[in-house]
Amino acid sequence: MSEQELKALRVRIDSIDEKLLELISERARCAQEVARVKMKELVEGEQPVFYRPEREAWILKRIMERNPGPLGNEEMARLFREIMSTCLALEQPLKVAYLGPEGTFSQAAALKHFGHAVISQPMAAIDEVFREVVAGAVNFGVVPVENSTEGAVSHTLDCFLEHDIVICGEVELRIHHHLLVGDTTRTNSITRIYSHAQSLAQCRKWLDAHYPNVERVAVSSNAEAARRVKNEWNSAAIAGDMAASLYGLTRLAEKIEDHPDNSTRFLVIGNQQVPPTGDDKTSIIVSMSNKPGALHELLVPFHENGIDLTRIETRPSRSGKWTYVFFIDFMGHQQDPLVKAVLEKIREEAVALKVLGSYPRAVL
Ligand SMILES: O=C(O)C(=O)C[C@]1(C(=O)O)C=C[C@@H](O)C=C1
Repeated sequence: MSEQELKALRVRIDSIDEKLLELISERARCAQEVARVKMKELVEGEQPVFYRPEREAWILKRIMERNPGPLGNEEMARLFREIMSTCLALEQPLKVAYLGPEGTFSQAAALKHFGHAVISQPMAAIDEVFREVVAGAVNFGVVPVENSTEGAVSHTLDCFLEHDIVICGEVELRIHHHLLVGDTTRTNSITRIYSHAQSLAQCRKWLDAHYPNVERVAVSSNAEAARRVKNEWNSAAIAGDMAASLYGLTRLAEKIEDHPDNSTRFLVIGNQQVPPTGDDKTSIIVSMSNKPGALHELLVPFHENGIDLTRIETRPSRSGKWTYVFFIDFMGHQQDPLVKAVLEKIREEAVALKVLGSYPRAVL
């Protein structure tokens, strides 16, 4: 390409950027107006609701449907995700708690869902994420709930039994693990590999094949594994991209997870109910009496009303009341007439029913 052509294209890019700049600023001013209207319409004692997950899901879906290319739908939606995130920060800077430390997949999930304009706050344990949300110290929390290879995160499920909290959204994150080393690591003398127990399990076959005699040490998070490697010449860590860049580590081997479609589902927890979008999920906890056929009885209303179950999990109960506890996710919103009918039927049969929330299905 000649210098002349390049110059002309750059002039065009500059002029497009100017238009983008004006349009993005106009959008941001609009968001400020939205905030003003929301404040104006408050009745006494009411708190304004700035973050509207149902509206965000609708916008992102529409962008993906109308995307003319050549950028892919996900890439385009990610750009709009960030524009909305910064617009929302003008209305209200959101505080979001996640399972820390910095660099964990939970943080990556929080930023994927809310965009980078939120204030993300690392917590030492899943239970702390719940407590911060309940106490109102943060607006939302992001907690892992299931992994496609390793199954349910039982600690998160137990927290739902203990806390009164609303599920406001879900995030799906593809989990890629890398074997990471520091500048001073002697790669031929690795005697120890650190990672979170779940990640070690997700890379079990790869480790058996490549590092059969190396000690595997489970630590509290992948980011903690990456942090330790920084100071030890004989160890490596299994962790993801965020932890690698946070601690300046190099990838000795990439994407070492045993299942290439390894992904983790996270839930967004908060204190606000989310209106329907037309493409929603609902999560409930049900306890049935300890009698034969109880699970069958519980599932029949879903089948009869043609409602798709997306997940069912059983946990031991914590009290006499919660004899058998089932965590159930299904398609639909609690305001849909069919879902209402199912919930009423279950309420009649169950020892207890707790609706954890209805929320838009993950868009990104
Ligand atoms: O539509 C609203 O209620 C807004 O506040 C605007 C906006 C946006 O930028 O489009 C910002 C934040 C909300 O979470 C949803 C949408």
